[in-house]
Amino acid sequence: MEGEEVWRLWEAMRARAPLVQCITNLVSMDLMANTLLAAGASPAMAHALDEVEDFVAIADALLVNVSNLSSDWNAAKKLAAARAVSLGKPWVLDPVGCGATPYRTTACLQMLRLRPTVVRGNASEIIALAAAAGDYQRPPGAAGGVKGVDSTAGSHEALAAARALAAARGCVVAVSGATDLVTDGRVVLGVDNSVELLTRVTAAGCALTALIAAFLAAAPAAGAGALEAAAAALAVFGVAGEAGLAGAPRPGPGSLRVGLLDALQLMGREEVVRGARVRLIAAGGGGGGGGGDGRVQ
Ligand SMILES: Nc1ncnc2c1ncn2[C@@H]1O[C@H](COP(=O)(O)OP(=O)(O)OP(=O)(O)O)[C@@H](O)[C@H]1O
Ligand SMILES: Cc1ncsc1CCO
Ligand SMILES: [Mg+2]
Repeated sequence: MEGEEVWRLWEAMRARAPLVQCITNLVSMDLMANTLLAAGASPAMAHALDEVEDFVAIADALLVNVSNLSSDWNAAKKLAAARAVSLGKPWVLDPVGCGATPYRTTACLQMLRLRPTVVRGNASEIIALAAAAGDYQRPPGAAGGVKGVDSTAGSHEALAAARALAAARGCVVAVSGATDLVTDGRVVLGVDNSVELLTRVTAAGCALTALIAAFLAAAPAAGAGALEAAAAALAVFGVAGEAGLAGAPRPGPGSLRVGLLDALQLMGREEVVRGARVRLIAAGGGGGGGGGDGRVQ
């Protein structure tokens, strides 16, 4: 995917300025809402059990982050996702900390069964989710288990799990890491704009997932599918991270957080077209999904 295409999809998203309903954990709300606003979408943190279904009806896309696991929040997430599917609206699942505890893994599986358009997680989360769903068999003795909400695996280690999950569930799966990966189970794209220091900014991944939801809302009008929309969102977020770090007064997580938001607001066509690095890792021809012919680096 060329940088021009990334810019075109971002412009389409900004033109639509989609209302993105976010059901997310308390840690991520601030960065997520600010990321969506700076990038050109309208965030709304709406999770009340009695309201969520009506809110989905007015939203353009839905983000469900599992990491508030209280009973009423879990019920709200399910109602909202089911409503999004019934209304044909895109919804994105962030399986935060999947694999950390049995309760959390079950909650993620319940959401997966509600047919998300895109699942975005870190490598450990995607491996744990695909394995728990029975779509992928973890190699015996494999490391890379989740450490709370943090990954201990590299994105390339989650490629087979991501492809298997996407193929089995008919969704797109994105894995954040040194190279961000996105796959529909056949085609695999890699985005090489990752900024390692973003792993030190809490909820950077959560915010990234919400940005994918915003891009999905505008994708049909732009003639793009979920795979391209997710790749464009990953690239925009990555390029903004790079620009934010380059312009930061100090190379620390606090300045990066501010710089990321500023770049999402201020970046122009030139920076995006020149900076976006999206490459084809596997073309996906001639075989079922879930294969492992793609290589990262
Ligand atoms: N090893 C790495 N090297 C470079 N960049 C990385 C690396 N791992 C993650 N990133 C980048 O950090 C950002 C957040 O991804 P991360 O994998 O930390 O998500 P996450 O674990 O879900 O985060 P959170 O739970 O805090 O929201 C992404 O933009 C990603 O590209
Ligand atoms: C730190 C933390 N704990 C639960 S969710 C969250 C934000 C990053 O996923
Ligand atoms: Mg996460």
